Formats: sequence, C-alpha cells, structure tokens
Amino acid sequence: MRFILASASPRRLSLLKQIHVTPDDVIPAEINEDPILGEVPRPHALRLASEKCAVIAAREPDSVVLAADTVVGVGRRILPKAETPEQALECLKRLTGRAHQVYTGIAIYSPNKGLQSRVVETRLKFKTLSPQEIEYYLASEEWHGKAGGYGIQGYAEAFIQKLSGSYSNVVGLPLTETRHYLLEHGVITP
Ligand SMILES: Cc1cn([C@H]2C[C@H](O)[C@@H](COP(=O)(O)OP(=O)(O)OP(=O)(O)O)O2)c(=O)[nH]c1=O
Repeated sequence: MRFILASASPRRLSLLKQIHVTPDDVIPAEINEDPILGEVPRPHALRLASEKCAVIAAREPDSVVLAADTVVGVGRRILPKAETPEQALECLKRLTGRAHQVYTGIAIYSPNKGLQSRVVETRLKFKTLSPQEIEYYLASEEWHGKAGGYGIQGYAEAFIQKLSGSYSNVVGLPLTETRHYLLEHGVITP
C-alpha cells in the first residue's frame, strides 16, 4: 500500500531512511499550530500530530499516512518553534541550567486500522549557558524552525548535560515507536 509521510521536516524523512523506510510520497500538512488556551505540552503534541495525519488521510484515504509533531516543554509551558532570533533567545533563557521535556506526538492512519496516535517523552537538562554561548548559538542560525530554539543534532548537543529516553524523539521522530506503528499498519514486515 502507498505510504505517505505527512511532514515538511527533512529530519523526519532522514530518520525514516535511517530505519530503511522510504515513503512513496511526502506531503506536508498545513494546520494551525497555535496552542489552545491553557493547553500543556503533551496533549498539544498529540493533538497536532493527529490533526496533521487526519488532514492528509482525508485527502488520501487509501494510503497509510504518518505524521508527527515535536514540542519542547518546561513544565506546563510550551516553548515556541523559533522563527526569529528573539524567539530563540526567549527559549534559551528558559532552558539554561534547567530540566525540560521534549514530546513528539506520532499519528498513523491506514484504511484498515484507522487513526492511532501516541506521545513519546524525552527528558533533558541544559548546562548553564554563558552570555557568549547564547550569542554564538544565536548567530549560528541552527535554531531556525526548531521547537524550543535548538537542534540537538548540531552544536547544541554540547549544551545537553543529561538525556533520558529516546534521542531520535528529540530530533523529531521516535524510531522505536515509529517502527512499531509501521509494522502494525503493514508498511514494513518483521
Ligand atoms: C528540539 C528539537 C527540535 N527539532 C525540530 C524537529 C521538528 O522539525 C521541529 C518542530 O516542528 P514540528 O512542527 O514538529 O515539525 P516541522 O514544522 O518541522 O514539520 P511538519 O510539521 O511538516 O512535520 O523542530 C530538531 O530538529 N532538533 C531538536 O533538538
């Protein structure tokens, strides 16, 4: 059956390829990613992944569709996906010297099984960043388009003192759980 990755993220595509899965098509889902008033990180990630999946499944009901959403939380607070240096700075000020959580919601649809979704959590801790380190990182632009204003797969890995859970989950797709879903929905065989 045709398998569609509903994502604009090049990182999600390369994580899938890392487990030897190449989608037949990549179709980004355009949805409103603003949190609902009072929404906390975990349900936010689940809702957005499910919405992305449902939007593409409605257009492609005979295919298998996979979508995901990655959210950085500091307790109940959702950090933005940094699009400007100001947003990235705001994120880094919240993360410096503190523990935070990365939640990736994954959602899969197939005609036989319908839509299934879940959230995977990774816990991390940042070192205390000096003003010079923050300035240097902001100039790198590596934060651009990333949840929480950093990318663990680049320079910012040097800021991580502790990580508990899945690494690929932080980059955008938890590979153990994703592979499990792909098996269940018949995209791959054991
Ligand atoms: C925390 C963190 C996030 N990210 C990325 C993963 C996601 O691409 C992005 C969060 O935004 P998402 O909205 O999850 O994904 P996206 O907009 O890039 O793509 P799409 O919605 O079409 O699937 O942040 C990293 O690459 N490294 C990190 O360390």
